[in-house]
Amino acid sequence: MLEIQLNKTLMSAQGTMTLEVDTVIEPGKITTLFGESGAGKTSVLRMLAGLLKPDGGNIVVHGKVWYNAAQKIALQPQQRSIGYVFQDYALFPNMTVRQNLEFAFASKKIARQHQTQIDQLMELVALQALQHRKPHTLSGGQCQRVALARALVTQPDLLLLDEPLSALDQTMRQRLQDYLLQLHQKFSPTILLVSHDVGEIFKVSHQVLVLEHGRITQKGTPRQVFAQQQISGKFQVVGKVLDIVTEGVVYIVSVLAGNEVIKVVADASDITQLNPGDEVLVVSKAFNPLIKSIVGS
Ligand SMILES: Nc1ncnc2c1ncn2[C@@H]1O[C@H](COP(=O)(O)OP(=O)(O)OP(=O)(O)O)[C@@H](O)[C@H]1O
Repeated sequence: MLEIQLNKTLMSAQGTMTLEVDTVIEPGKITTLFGESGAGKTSVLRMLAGLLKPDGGNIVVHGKVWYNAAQKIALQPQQRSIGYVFQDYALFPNMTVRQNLEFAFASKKIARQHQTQIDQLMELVALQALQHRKPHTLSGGQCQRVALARALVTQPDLLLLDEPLSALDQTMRQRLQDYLLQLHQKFSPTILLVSHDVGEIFKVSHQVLVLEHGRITQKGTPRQVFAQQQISGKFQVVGKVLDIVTEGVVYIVSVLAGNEVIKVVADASDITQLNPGDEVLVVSKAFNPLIKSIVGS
């Protein structure tokens, strides 16, 4: 169990903002921090990692106090059992893929004792063929797989993922989400993920924390947080707007949901805030969906 109580005055472009977070994160689950730019998501991760000093609060991870303002306890980043993956992967450029993983251990000796674990992780994220290559010879998706494997190789108590997939194209992103789920199934790490992508959140996370202006305003499963916001429908699906075209007096919005394109008729007021690329919820109230087996047909 992760107990987090943090407060910190942050300096935003609009003046000061007080970040006040008080929550509990379930162990062995993937929890997503969701919120607008500037809400304080990265600051929460950096405080957990010991890279940003809170003004006050308490961090207890699996019973161990990492930070307690009143008792003046503040473990150094290297004393906290964490893996941290950033958007820009931050691999060591002068090291091979394998050396990048080995370097996560405190010493070469300890790395040598964990060769099986390194091999197992590289196999899981399909990196074996690339293990002697340097990062500059790899694609963005391959680099991010190395970063994920490196963050997990020491089996940290907490894995912090700050929009790790946002720089990748959609296909690569979906593949990386699958790798993340496979890694989670195998090792069950406690993960705190920052993501803006609602589809991604539905796919990978068990719990969502919505952060607004430094405060958690909602907490629940992705379905509780996104799918039941004032709309109740018989049928709901999350997708991404591909395009919006006019057809007479109405608009046709094409939405990609999984591998299917759904066309939705909308009027002018529906589309005022919609743009291609937006994550949307398609809801239908009026019809009864039919179900048909696709196995053996
Ligand atoms: N060390 C710091 N001291 C004071 N203020 C900071 C510090 N680091 C960041 N801030 C401010 O805190 C606010 C929140 O920043 P943060 O990066 O945590 O937001 P975010 O939700 O992660 O945003 P984004 O989605 O754009 O990455 C910003 O206005 C930022 O300028």
